[in-house]
Amino acid sequence: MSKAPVRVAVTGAAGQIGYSLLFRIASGEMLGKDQPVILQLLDLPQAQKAVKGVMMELEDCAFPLLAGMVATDDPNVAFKDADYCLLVGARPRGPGMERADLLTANGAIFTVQGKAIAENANENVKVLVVGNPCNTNAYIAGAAARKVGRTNPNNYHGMLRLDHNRALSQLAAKTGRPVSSLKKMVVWGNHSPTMYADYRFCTSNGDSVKALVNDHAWNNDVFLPTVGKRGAAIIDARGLSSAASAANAAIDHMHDWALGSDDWVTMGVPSDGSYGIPAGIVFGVPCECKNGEFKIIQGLEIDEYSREKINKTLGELEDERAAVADMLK
Ligand SMILES: NC(=O)c1ccc[n+]([C@@H]2O[C@H](COP(=O)([O-])OP(=O)(O)OC[C@H]3O[C@@H](n4cnc5c(N)ncnc54)[C@H](O)[C@@H]3O)[C@@H](O)[C@H]2O)c1
Ligand SMILES: O=C(O)C[C@H](O)C(=O)O
Repeated sequence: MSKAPVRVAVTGAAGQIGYSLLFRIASGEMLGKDQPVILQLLDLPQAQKAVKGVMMELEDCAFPLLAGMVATDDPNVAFKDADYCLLVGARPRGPGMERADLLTANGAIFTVQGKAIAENANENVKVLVVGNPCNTNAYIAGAAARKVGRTNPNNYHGMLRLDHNRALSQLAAKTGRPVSSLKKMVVWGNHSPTMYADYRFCTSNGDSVKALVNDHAWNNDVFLPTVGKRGAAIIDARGLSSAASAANAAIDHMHDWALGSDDWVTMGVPSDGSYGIPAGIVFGVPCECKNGEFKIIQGLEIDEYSREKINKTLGELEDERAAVADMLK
């Protein structure tokens, strides 16, 4: 007996991340090789022809799991009965910009879309905000949804998984250990250069990664800035912001949330008040996923160095929250 299709809404379907994302969703990489999907694609009116082109290519792949497609510029149509929403549609930054510079332009997108999701999607919808600045945009979408009710405000996430994956690859290179051996990594806070990639709990085949590295100067002066500024480094190298690696991270986030994680994963979730993070702030924290639910790993020791790093990225998110307060009235 094959499974009934689930509805996956993707915004920014005509964009570069969308182009790296949609084919992998349709092939089963996000929700499993036994889960049929219906893609509900949202983009701006002027991008609808380009969306149709992407749909033509999706058709031409003859994906067995692709049970249907909808293209629209209407959020109410895009999010109708959606089980999963990937909110990618937003302006990317260019060289010399910080992600927070996008807040005014992109923030307004997420009040509209958070409301539309809450009014139209499945009550158990899982929402991942990729559009930057993704933490505060997820906060905006969740706040708009909370006004409507129906959906779970804790299910409006910001994507920190690209940072998590970047940290793992940097540690694999430093230690010479396979990236698959690295467990218990976390990137705390904001998807910005203030993020705190915390390797204190990370292990490789039972060995402490911190002990394998044994170099706090490398951690502070190389590892943290390399991970924190990787987005800008890619823009400098490509002339465009990351796309395939971002799509991969979105696949990872939703896959693990839907099907379970076998390790800690970093998710940008509304804080439950733990670790001194004010409730509601969308903050990168270590999570485990099981049976379609995520759970914040509790009780981790936060030493003085880590508290300073966490406070810095928290302060930035509190400033961003204050900057959008009028948007949420
Ligand atoms: N969180 C992360 O780790 C991460 C990683 C990479 C990129 N990003 C962000 O993802 C976003 C998209 O990046 P991209 O490279 O795909 O950009 P892009 O410019 O290639 O594509 C953006 C797409 O979104 C569409 N769009 C704009 N406003 C929309 C709206 N209101 N509704 C629906 N669609 C809309 C555009 O028409 C375009 O097709 C950017 O904000 C970028 O900064 C985040
Ligand atoms: O850096 C950017 O603007 C794109 C994205 O957030 C990234 O981290 O690659």
